[in-house]
Amino acid sequence: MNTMQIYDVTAYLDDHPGGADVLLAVTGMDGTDEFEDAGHSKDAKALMKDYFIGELDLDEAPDMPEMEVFRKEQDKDFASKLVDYAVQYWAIPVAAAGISAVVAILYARRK
Ligand code: HEM
Repeated sequence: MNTMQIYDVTAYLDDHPGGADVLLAVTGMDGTDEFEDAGHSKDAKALMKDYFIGELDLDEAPDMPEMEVFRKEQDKDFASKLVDYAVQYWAIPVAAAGISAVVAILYARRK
């Protein structure tokens, strides 16, 4: 039977000597090559059973859809939103100062 072993390493992320990033990079994917490339010790392979959650029958299972990263960190237009807010905060005091100046000039001229 053509199978694939599934591991849930969520609880191991902080403890993995190779770091959480490499584990997250293969989330939802076949990480066999990456695991083998890291040259894991016998101890590491023995530890895997703690995180084993099941086996996938590749002959029966539908094709695994690739997981998609649909949002990376902040919104793309985060910077422009920040600029918009900055403009708002500037616009009101600047307008108030402008109006005061006009009123002051008119008041001064009246005398
Ligand atoms: C349940 C799954 C895993 C377990 C229990 C595990 C465990 C370990 C352990 C114990 C080490 C320390 C070195 C050793 O004893 O070999 C290690 C290192 C490492 N692991 Fe994993 N690992 C797992 C999955 C993965 C995966 C999927 C990747 C890659 C995508 C990976 C990449 C690495 C890397 C790059 C190192 C560092 C090697 C070094 O600096 O020498 N590991 N891992």
